[in-house]
Amino acid sequence: MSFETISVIGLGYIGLPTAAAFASRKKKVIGVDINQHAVDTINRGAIHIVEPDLDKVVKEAVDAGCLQAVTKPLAADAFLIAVPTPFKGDHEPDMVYVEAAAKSIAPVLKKGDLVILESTSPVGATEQMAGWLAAARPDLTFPQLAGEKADINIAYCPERVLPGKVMVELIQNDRVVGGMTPRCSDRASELYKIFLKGECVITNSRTAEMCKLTENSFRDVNIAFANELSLICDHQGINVWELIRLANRHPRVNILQPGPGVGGHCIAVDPWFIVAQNPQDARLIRIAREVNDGKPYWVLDKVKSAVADCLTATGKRAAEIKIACFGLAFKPDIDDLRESPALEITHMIADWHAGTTLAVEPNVHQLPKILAEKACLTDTEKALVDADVLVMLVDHRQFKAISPEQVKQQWIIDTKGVWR
Ligand SMILES: NC(=O)C1=CN([C@@H]2O[C@H](COP(=O)(O)OP(=O)(O)OC[C@H]3O[C@@H](n4cnc5c(N)ncnc54)[C@H](O)[C@@H]3O)[C@@H](O)[C@H]2O)C=CC1
Ligand SMILES: CC(=O)N[C@@H]1[C@@H](OP(=O)(O)OP(=O)(O)OC[C@H]2O[C@@H](n3ccc(=O)[nH]c3=O)[C@H](O)[C@@H]2O)O[C@H](C(=O)O)[C@@H](O)[C@@H]1O
Repeated sequence: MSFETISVIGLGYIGLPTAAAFASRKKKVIGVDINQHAVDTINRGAIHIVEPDLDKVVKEAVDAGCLQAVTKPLAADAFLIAVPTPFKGDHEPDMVYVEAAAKSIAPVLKKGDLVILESTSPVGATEQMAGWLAAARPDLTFPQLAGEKADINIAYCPERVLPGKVMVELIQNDRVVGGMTPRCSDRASELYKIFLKGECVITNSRTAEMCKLTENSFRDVNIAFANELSLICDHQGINVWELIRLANRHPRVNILQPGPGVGGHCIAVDPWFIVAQNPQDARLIRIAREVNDGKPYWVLDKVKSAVADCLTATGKRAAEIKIACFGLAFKPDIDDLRESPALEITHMIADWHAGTTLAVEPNVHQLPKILAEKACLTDTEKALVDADVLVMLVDHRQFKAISPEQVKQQWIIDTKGVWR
């Protein structure tokens, strides 16, 4: 049975590009979001998030009448759920958005529909979602009991696109397709092949859920290794950037780059889903999270030591010292400040420092609220002239372009090796 109408629940960084991709293939797409501003923006053919090339695809889709946004689900042949899955409490997965989204589509489900969960979720979440749907619609059969004969097919298909490259990777990446039954997998693959050029790799829903968590945990553990090296090298007077460059000359060594911590709401979040379900066994994954979450405090201590040295050497009072923090975004060359360690460090410095804290962030034009009263947004040139202490936090390309001659300060904490 073909998919004439496709509904995407959650029109954020993942849902909106996905909706646009189906609409660009002339499918009728109903985007659903509880955020009225997002819905209104999209229906004007505009976008409310930053992602290269997305604006063009959304405008064309809306102008062609292939994409409409609403706040409440309407009937469709397939439903893709891409709502947030943060953690709560002591790093427990928070499925409240997924539950609300599932219960919102239940009334409009009909025999033959396909439901796909895309949100990064703990193992077993798809079965849990199927339970919510079955409880809401006892008149329909679901794969957990009816198997291949179920009225409704359900699959888990995680998203692995890289922010900033979404419109390319959404089409090119291979897709893990985890059906609750083989028939569910087949139907989900058929849906994605409407736009997918990568391969659909079939598995079951639990393996697909774990695959997403595994991908991001692998990256987090490897970043933690690099961050731990940076602490060790600082203690032993070794240039960690040179060390990693040399070690990576080995044909089978690929050490990632140290940083001020790990940001974004995925790499810093998803490994905790594995730890929460496997507290005894997931020791390395947990310790890696602790290493990465501890890095901002190590950076703050370095800044405090540098300021103490600066006070002694210059005879200035603390209130006269200017600290310049370079970068607020969670990774280079983007404007996303979500869960950014650079923002966290700048905030901690501004809270602690008696003098002026300058923030340099080429991708934002005003400071986020938590910094607005505590720091001053300035540009690179002014910061290099005015500051006594420099803190390099994000290796934006603008900062890599700073020539060594422009950096006159004696007190530099460089967490990204830009001024290595
Ligand atoms: N942002 C990324 O690069 C990636 C995100 N993911 C995962 O995709 C999922 C979504 O992430 P993002 O798109 O970044 O989140 P987001 O926060 O950008 O977008 C989620 C959207 O869902 C809406 N929403 C929440 N509850 C809803 C409901 N009941 N009905 C309709 N809409 C609802 C929100 O208003 C928001 O617009 C998460 O599980 C995330 O871990 C996976 C890979 C990459
Ligand atoms: C395994 C993997 O690479 N996952 C990707 C990741 O995207 P995200 O933008 O969060 O990625 P990232 O480049 O790993 O950055 C995460 C954080 O880690 C830091 N980071 C990254 C690499 C490195 O060598 N050192 C380092 O400190 C970054 O500065 C950033 O603060 O998480 C995405 C997600 O799940 O949202 C996922 O779709 C992407 O494919």
